[in-house]
Amino acid sequence: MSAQLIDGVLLSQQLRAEIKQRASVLTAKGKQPGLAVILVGEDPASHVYVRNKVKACADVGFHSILEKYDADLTEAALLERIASLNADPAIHGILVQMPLPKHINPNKVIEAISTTKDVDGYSVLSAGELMTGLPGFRPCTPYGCMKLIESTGYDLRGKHAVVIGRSNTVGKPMALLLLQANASVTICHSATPDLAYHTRQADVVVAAVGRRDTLTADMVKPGAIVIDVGMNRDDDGKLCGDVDTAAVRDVAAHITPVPGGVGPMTITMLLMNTVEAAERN
Ligand SMILES: Nc1nc(=O)c2c([nH]1)NC[C@@H]1CN(c3ccc(C(=O)N[C@@H](CCC(=O)O)C(=O)O)cc3)C=[N+]21
Repeated sequence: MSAQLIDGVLLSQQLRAEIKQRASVLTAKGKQPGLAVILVGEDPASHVYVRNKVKACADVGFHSILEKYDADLTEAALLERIASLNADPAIHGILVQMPLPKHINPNKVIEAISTTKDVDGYSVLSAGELMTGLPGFRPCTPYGCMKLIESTGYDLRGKHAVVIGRSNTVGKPMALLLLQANASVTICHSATPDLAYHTRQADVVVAAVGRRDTLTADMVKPGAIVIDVGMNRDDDGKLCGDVDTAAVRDVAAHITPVPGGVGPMTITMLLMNTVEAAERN
């Protein structure tokens, strides 16, 4: 058997066409969706990501602003900038690219963003809304993973999903979204003694660790769905995920590639949250 690749670029194109349509309706009413992206410091990967986000905004007809600051920007200055974007009627979503320099407290920054503009879904309120099943902004990466699973036509009800990783941005919200879709969910992490014991029983595996070859073919149940959230470099400097994709393809039924899987969907769900923010306000 060879797993079908779940194409995150194709699914993104389809969803972005729908987002573009919704944006044009708003623009016609004088309310063009607007996203502000703030980048602090010189991390080269972050520069690539924010450029992709701003380009994606243009593609779907959003207004966007990109603000880049040197790594020595003070926390107070950043908080002040966020306060003025909170009050800016042309801006419906605010994204502060992570990670931030050490002297800036990310929690303070996240909580400074108006909850109506928290399109990353990183705030304590958004996390609480997700946990209680209230409407709100879902974190873009796990939200995109759910869309990738849905696109296969798979019904998660009663299935066993294993999430590897417990970050606030991916692992934890991913588990809650799977639970909301009526899966039985196991969260594994660095202190799990026998990871393979869990993943071998999984109908769905989401790997979000940040270490390549975390999930190998012997760890996967035949016919499983595998979602690869990893963003790593192999020995040749090529982008690769957390999954040994070439080998796992012989076992799984569906698998997301890296690049071209979860990454583009993360940006698509950011656009989705932003158009929704504009529709709501
Ligand atoms: N406040 C905040 N929100 C984020 O959503 C956020 C963040 N900070 N910090 C960093 C991570 C990472 N992230 C990615 C988004 C898209 C790709 C992406 O488009 N990846 C392409 C490949 C890009 C390449 O070639 O390097 C792909 O997988 O096909 C990757 C990574 C968003 N993040």
